[in-house]
Amino acid sequence: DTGSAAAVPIDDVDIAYVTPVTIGTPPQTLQLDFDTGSSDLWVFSSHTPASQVRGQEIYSPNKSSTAKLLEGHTWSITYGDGSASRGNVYVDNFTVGGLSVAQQAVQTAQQVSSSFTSETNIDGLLGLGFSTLNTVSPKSQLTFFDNAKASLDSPVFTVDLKAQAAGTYDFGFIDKAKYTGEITYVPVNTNPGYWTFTSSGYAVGSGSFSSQSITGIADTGTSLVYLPTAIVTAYYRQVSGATNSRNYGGYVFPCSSALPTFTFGVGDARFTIPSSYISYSPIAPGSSTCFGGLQSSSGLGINIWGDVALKAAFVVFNGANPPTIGWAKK
Ligand SMILES: Cc1c(C=O)c(-c2nnc3c4c(C[n+]5cc6c(C)n(C)c(C)c6c(Cl)n5)n(C)c(C)c4cnn23)c(C)n1C
Repeated sequence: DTGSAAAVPIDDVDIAYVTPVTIGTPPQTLQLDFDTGSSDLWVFSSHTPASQVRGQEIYSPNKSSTAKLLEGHTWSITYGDGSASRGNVYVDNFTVGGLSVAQQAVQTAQQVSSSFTSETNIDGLLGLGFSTLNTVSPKSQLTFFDNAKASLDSPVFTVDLKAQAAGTYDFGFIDKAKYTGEITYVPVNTNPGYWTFTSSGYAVGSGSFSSQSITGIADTGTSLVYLPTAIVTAYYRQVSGATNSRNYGGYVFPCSSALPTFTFGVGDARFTIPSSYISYSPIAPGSSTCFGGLQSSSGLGINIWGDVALKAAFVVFNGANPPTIGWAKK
């Protein structure tokens, strides 16, 4: 089996991407944020209080003849930006881009935090991290990928995110038309459950490449890139007027400033993030102060290669044993 579905930016700065999925019988279509940084599949639902729903599509298990309540099971999750949701659990038919799983655990929200309510074009999240991170209790559930893996032609999914254009999530195959040159595979540490790998170093603009290990997670659910402070200060030193603003919670700079590119290594391969991805967005509509797409990871306890970096590559999440992650130019 294989599957392929579009990853569509939800706004004009690629702050997040959504992918259509169908749940139940007859099929109910929702737009979910595929997130390699978590492992819960949860949706806005008929159990979500109306006061917390602002235009999102909802999943109604009572309208699906194949839905079954997972008695006594609950879930509760908090994300890196402090957003949170919790609820109960059904199993139902679940399809992504032609790839179906018969008894997928679908976590229905009974409570979502205000940032989810305000993110009107995200109907839920589909976790693509390792199932060890799943929060369902008393029995944790498998991700869509883990459920589908045995039936896939190859135990992989690939991520091709694009700037201001629809990219794809492919399951079970590697599409040679989506990348150029070779794919560089490196080991993955699955503890505690992220796609954790080690980058071989970085360069700012046309500067020399600094070979150093940068261990971090490949996270499609995070908008920006969060790296060690030393690297981030070295980058913004090249940007006139850049400051690390407590007020805005990170590095900001005049939108008119010229930004260098940022290159990161994976093994011997080098990936360059264009300046345009790092000149992320005005801090408010029409403002001449811009927020950086590269921010410090100090205080997070983890480095995060989010969408700003993933957009610059074609990435293979190889779920074989042992798992590896592959990066290619495109
Ligand atoms: C340690 C960490 C993160 C780890 O993940 C993280 C982060 N970065 N983007 C996102 C997230 C997103 C992507 N996302 C970010 C958005 C921001 C910053 N804003 C203003 C809006 C309107 C957003 C939307 Cl709609 N979508 N989503 C949907 C969720 C549930 C996220 C959770 N955390 N998150 C932050 C900001 N930090 C500090």
